[in-house]
Amino acid sequence: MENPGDRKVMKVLSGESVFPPPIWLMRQAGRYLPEYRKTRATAKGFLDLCYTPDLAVEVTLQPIRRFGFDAAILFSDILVIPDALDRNVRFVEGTGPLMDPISAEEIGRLDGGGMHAHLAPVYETVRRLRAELPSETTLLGFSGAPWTVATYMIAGHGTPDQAPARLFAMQHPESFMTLLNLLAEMSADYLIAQIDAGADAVQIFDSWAGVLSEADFARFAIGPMKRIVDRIKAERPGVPVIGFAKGAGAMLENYRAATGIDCVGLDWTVPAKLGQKIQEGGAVQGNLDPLLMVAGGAALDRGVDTVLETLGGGPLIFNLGHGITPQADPENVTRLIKRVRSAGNS
Ligand SMILES: Cc1c2[nH]c(c1CCC(=O)O)Cc1[nH]c(c(CCC(=O)O)c1C)Cc1[nH]c(c(CCC(=O)O)c1C)Cc1[nH]c(c(C)c1CCC(=O)O)C2
Repeated sequence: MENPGDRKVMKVLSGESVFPPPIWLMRQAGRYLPEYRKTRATAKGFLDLCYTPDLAVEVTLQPIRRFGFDAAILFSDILVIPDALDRNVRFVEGTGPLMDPISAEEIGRLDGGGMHAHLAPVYETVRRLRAELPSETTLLGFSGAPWTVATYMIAGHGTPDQAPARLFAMQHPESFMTLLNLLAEMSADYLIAQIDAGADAVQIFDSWAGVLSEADFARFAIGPMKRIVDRIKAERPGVPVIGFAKGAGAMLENYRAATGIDCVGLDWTVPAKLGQKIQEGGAVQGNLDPLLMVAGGAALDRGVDTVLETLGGGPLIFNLGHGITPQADPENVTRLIKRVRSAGNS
């Protein structure tokens, strides 16, 4: 029988402390898994993988079957929103994502009206996933945060410091806010549609929050995030939201209160004391250095123990501090899960 009450990730998201903590890994479906590479090779391209429910369901389930994670994350990408806006999004092997860089004039002409039709296969994937997943496994939907998605739309590709988007925001402040507001409304619509299709909770990835000044973090990261969370809380009350503002450092202290999110994602650079302070307000998620999944061995064990000692006393969803990398060894994931799940048994 379906008993969503058994979903440990949901318990933590409601503020309960569960020990050993539930665990999943950001980017848990991906190139470090041979079965992913095999399925990926059958798709015409990466977006084709995202928009073919048979394939997207399969790659979402692969890490659940292999490792028994406590949560599955929908297989898709944050850049399906610019794709739905006709920005000519491509994923080029070895180069990362590319799209047509947007101008201030073009921002005024963007039209998100076709989004739900374009993303219907993603909603179908969510529906099938909820039906196929074990009842104790939480299903997470996700989107990118407006700032992070905008950095790709403005540069047309990934950059190390997001200089193109920061400069654009200085030179075209009104167009830039128009873009962030549009992305916030579309992201809210997109996440609500994922919730209606069966997502139990959603995560919003602000992977490039760490390059912003304090004033810009308030305007470009917190403002749009709050706008999305306000809509979810008003329109789908009770559905938890995880916010992950990578690299935001001391600005994370106020992030939960300022945005209304239920759980604060912590990257691996967040100091223990700050993490604990944030956890006084509710759930946190993180924050093992993802490179430990390449290194393995005693270094991995020590890293796991440190996260558990630091954050294991409160509401914690064990995760990495950012996505797992293609170089990771699946054996190290097995070792990680075993160590987390046997914690407290000695
Ligand atoms: C910034 C960002 C993107 N995408 C995402 C983010 C935020 C998280 C983060 O910071 O890592 C989020 C994302 N991307 C993907 C997922 C799927 C679900 C999961 O986590 O398992 C999720 C949640 C699949 C993917 N998205 C991508 C892949 C690899 C593409 C392939 O298989 O060829 C996967 C599995 C491609 C992608 N997509 C993106 C980039 C920069 C790249 C290229 C870099 C890379 O290759 O890792 C944009």
